[in-house]
Amino acid sequence: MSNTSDVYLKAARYGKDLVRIMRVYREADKQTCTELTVRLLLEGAIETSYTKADNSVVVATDTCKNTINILAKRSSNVDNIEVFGQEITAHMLKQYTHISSAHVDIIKHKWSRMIVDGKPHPHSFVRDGEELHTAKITHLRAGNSVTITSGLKNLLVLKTTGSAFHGFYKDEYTTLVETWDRIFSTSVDATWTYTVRPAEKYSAVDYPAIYASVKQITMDTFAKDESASVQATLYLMQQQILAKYSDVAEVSYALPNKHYVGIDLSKFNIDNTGAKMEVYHPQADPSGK
Ligand SMILES: O=c1[nH]c(=O)c2[nH]c(=O)[nH]c2[nH]1
Repeated sequence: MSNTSDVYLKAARYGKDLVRIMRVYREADKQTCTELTVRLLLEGAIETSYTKADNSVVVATDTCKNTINILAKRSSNVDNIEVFGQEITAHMLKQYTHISSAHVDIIKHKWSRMIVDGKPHPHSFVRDGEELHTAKITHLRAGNSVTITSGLKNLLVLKTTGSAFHGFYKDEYTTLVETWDRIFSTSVDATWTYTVRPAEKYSAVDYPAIYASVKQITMDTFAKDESASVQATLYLMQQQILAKYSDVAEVSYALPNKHYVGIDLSKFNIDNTGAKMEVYHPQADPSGK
């Protein structure tokens, strides 16, 4: 058994998770809204709260939640989540000098303006897709440096042709039949990290435009590529993003291969194979990854 004197605190981080906000901006002729889920975690000279039950160093997580709400009220554009996240981290570092880094994760839920009578409605919105825009902001007091990772999650796509998978490694464990034409479906989970820099230099980046462009590049490439594999298609997406945006230092994609398997109808003397494959079973699991 180890002696308690051998035990030490290696790292500590705490804060508030699942802070939910709906922010409405009212103009004379139209209103806008943004729904967010926010996590704010702090690091710094907080060890004694763990090791000595010393709460004097603890900014209550309830205070973290209040701060997010107040900053959402003060912010002129919470919809730009990469910037709003920095407003939160910058505030925490300024307000609490014993805090050395602030970590914010924001999920933006989708609300799109409704089209009513052929026109954008001034104050009604619809959830027209499950995809999420995410932002992770890591703000260090040292060097006032900020790392921002944006994300696009849960974008569900499917194509009924233009996807093959053959030439793969075969041995006595292989049963998969090569295919030159299959359904390709995936739920896109992409993240991209901006070049690290001092906080004030970040306001120059057009985050909403890059998010929209990543989504468009993802869909264009998915639709147009004669896919040899999920691996090859996602690499094409990444190359284009890195080529287009010098502010983006790194791109990561996770694409589950949501398998659709042709149903065997041969017992009924019905050909549902090869070019005649028209009825599939969407498989819940497993999925390639
Ligand atoms: O695009 C694919 N990549 C794989 O690695 C793989 N493995 C598999 O069984 N099917 C597929 N499809």
